[in-house]
Amino acid sequence: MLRISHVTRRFGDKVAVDDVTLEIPQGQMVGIIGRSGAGKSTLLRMINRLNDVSDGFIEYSGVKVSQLRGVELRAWQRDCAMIFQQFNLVPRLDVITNVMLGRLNGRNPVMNLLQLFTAEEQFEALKALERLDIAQTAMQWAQTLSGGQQQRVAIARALMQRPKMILADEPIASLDPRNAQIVMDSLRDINAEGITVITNLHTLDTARAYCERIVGMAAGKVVFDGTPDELTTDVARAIYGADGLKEAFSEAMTSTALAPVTPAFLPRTPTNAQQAP
Ligand SMILES: Nc1ncnc2c1ncn2[C@@H]1O[C@H](COP(=O)(O)OP(=O)(O)OP(=O)(O)O)[C@@H](O)[C@H]1O
Repeated sequence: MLRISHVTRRFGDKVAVDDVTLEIPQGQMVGIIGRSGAGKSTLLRMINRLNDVSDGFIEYSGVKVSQLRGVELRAWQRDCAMIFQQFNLVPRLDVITNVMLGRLNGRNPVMNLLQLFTAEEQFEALKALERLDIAQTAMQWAQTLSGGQQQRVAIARALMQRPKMILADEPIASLDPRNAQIVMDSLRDINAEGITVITNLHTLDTARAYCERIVGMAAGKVVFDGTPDELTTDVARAIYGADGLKEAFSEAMTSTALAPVTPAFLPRTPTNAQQAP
């Protein structure tokens, strides 16, 4: 269970996240939606500790992760892998090395310096690439791949961390619909294995199609927390505002209007999570 308790984050006078409280059971797939500047990225970054909280705390399985330091903090950052809109790969490194970099945090620093990876690590990286259907790109420089392929490499790198949770910050915002769908399908499949996925999404349709729980943010606050069915037009208006609502829907009609390849969303309890495709 991830507990976010009365968390606030200020940047100077600006309150980016304002007294947010959420409890996210292990294995949930959660979409966070809201207008630009609503505080979605800051919330994810505080979970992973790329940003610290100003007030409140974040707890995972009883451990206050918002207060961790040193080795324990690095272990937590390994447990909650993060993927970004811009993929954040090393462009002039081959794909398989990029994936193996996911294992760096927690390895012998000397091995890191020499960039030596064990046979087991190489095998695991290849398996992760195979799983994302891009093993054939293993020896290419990352920068030669399409955006969709690069995001899949980033997901493979995240899997190398053997995470308990994947935090995805607008993972499909730079992708065409086909690649966006492949990436969202991959996240959904990973989630079906019991890994919590929390993803920021710009558009309603994608959140509705893939997430069993949707959290709506506006001006740093959680203004909605419910199922796709509960996300009515009135609620969407509260999240996006009247102007933003139009934008949210029109965007959904263009770049990221998606439907999952396999039947939409399956409500996940610990039991059916294991049965999900
Ligand atoms: N490092 C920072 N320094 C100052 N202000 C920041 C910083 N990071 C975020 N903010 C501000 O906090 C608010 C929330 O930003 P955040 O990036 O979390 O929103 P968002 O919902 O993720 O938006 P987007 O969808 O555009 O990424 C914004 O007003 C932003 O300008």
